[in-house]
Amino acid sequence: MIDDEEKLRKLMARIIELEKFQVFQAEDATTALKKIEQQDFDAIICDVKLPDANGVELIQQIKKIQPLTEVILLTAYGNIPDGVQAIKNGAFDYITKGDDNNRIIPLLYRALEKTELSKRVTQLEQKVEQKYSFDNIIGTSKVILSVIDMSRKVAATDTTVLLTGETGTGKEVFAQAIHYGGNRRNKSFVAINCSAFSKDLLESELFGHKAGAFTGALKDKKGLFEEANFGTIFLDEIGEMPLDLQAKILRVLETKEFIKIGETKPTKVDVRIIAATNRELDKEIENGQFRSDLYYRLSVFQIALPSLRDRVEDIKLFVNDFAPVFAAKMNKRIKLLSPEYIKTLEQNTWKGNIRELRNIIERSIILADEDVLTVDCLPFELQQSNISDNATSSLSMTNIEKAHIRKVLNYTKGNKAEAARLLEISIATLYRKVEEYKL
Ligand SMILES: Nc1ncnc2c1ncn2[C@@H]1O[C@H](COP(=O)(O)OP(=O)(O)OP(=O)(O)O)[C@@H](O)[C@H]1O
Repeated sequence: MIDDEEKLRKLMARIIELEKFQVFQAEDATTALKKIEQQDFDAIICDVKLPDANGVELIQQIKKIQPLTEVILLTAYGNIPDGVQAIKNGAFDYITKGDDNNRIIPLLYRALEKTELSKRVTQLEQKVEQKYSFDNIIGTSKVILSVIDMSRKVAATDTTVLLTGETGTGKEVFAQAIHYGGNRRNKSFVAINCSAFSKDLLESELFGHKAGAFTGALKDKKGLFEEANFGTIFLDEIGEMPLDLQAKILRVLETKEFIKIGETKPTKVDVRIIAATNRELDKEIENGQFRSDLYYRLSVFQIALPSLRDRVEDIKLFVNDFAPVFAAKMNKRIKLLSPEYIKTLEQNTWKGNIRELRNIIERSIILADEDVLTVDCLPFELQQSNISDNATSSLSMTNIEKAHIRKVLNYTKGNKAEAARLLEISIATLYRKVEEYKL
């Protein structure tokens, strides 16, 4: 409570204290600012006429120190311009000094509500930023470190980025890290998968439409470019975008404007574009499926994400990161990973890359009977691919028999009598083979 009129200040403080708030009183701006530097306040009530400052101007100084704190200005009777200027300077509201005492408590509660909300939003923003930061991207292989380094550098700019790479290599993960690592982090990140919509729907999703622009367009609709204003739009699978929409994206890149469906004048936007594709766009250009001019605009800064095959040394890191998460979800405790389990994963070809690896790990945890992840928890094809990828010796009858028995035992959850029945061999033979193959 900043006011040099002692009597009134004390009266106001008393009213507020009756609501169980703690009030700090200051008779001038200097004392108040000193205190504000030292301590967080949830709300500040400030007189307009102070011995060493003007309250309207003081608001900006207070906001600089504590941006989330709400300020209520006490104005002289009938001085509306002061109140208006106070709000322009960031005040929550203003009241007439002495006259509006009964308004102060409800106003204070509303101001506190806003302060609390702003604090929660800031906390959530920080959490999101942390979640999608480069620090959370898993991998220490040389290839991924160089991709992270490149992405960090481009994040700080406004440059358009094209992310290429097979499905599941983390293109969206990188798009988010680039957004949250840049200056637009507190604005929207909007993602759209261009392959998931028909041409007309995609256009309406991206650019929006006017009411009545087509049957079913009952109301005006904002498009994602508008939603992403001052932020970033992530155009996933841009290789699937129809040619005439490609032309419209090129226009946004070149002029920063677009025309909504059913509209005649253009809408201006300030949006960073990050696009991704798992297609080879130069081939798509040759086939007439992709516009070369758009490709050149998009590929100003191209980042090629490596496939999991090209960063085998990261597989163990992924397992160590994903396994505890899934285990906790299923109330299991996985203490060990058998070396053979990791080796089998490292030998797989991973067409679905990290997404596929994640699914396989989840499945392994479901199947794990004990606290160790073993090869038995892997799908049979993986165990098999390990065999066939190995060497020609792996194609021997012995290896195939071993893999087959393992699969059946897996299916019967280790029940040997049941496995022997399915294999159409005697239980004694099965025991002998289990012993021989160390299954
Ligand atoms: N480096 C990483 N660290 C942790 N998780 C990752 C990493 N890269 C990818 N993932 C995870 O892998 C999965 C696939 O990633 P993402 O969706 O980003 O791939 P994508 O290349 O965009 O795939 P698509 O081309 O199919 O859209 C997600 O579950 C993601 O969280």
